[in-house]
Amino acid sequence: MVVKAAGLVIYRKLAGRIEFLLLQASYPPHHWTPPKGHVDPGEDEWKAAIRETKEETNIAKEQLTIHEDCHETLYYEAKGKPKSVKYWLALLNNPDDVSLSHEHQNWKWCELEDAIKIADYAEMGNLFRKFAGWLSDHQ
Ligand SMILES: Nc1ncnc2c1ncn2[C@H]1C[C@H](O)[C@@H](COP(=O)(O)OP(=O)(O)OP(=O)(O)O)O1
Ligand SMILES: [Mg+2]
Repeated sequence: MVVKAAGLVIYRKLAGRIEFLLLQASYPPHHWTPPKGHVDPGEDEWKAAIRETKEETNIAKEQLTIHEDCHETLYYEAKGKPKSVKYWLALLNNPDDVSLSHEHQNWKWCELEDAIKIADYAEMGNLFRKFAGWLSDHQ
């Protein structure tokens, strides 16, 4: 059985530059990912992505423009089990402050190449490239 999770790749536009939000896990391996988490029973991935974003960053749906047409699912093994994570791309309308839950110890706004480096996992890097490409096609 695949463990399902979902999240939002949040970006902001500052002085014409696009920056993606990454959060650092407060537990090993202290990896960096966009806000995301497990889909609860009775919930779909869309709802889980929005709920987890609120829980992990305190950013609510109303502060975002979620690009419903821009999404991608990653598949990898986590704690010995196959996991899927569906991400949608979302603009933070105003670059408001982020406030973290106990699950994360740090956050960072990163331009594309920095985001790819910090996220580390190859498939996550490809996802950032795809989403950045989508953005340049939709400006
Ligand atoms: N894209 C990825 N590809 C491969 N491994 C990854 C990827 N992202 C994270 N991992 C690794 C890091 C951890 O060892 C493990 C679980 O991390 P992650 O999927 O972020 O779940 P999590 O349990 O830390 O948080 P969450 O509850 O938000 O899903 O998988
Ligand atoms: Mg999480």
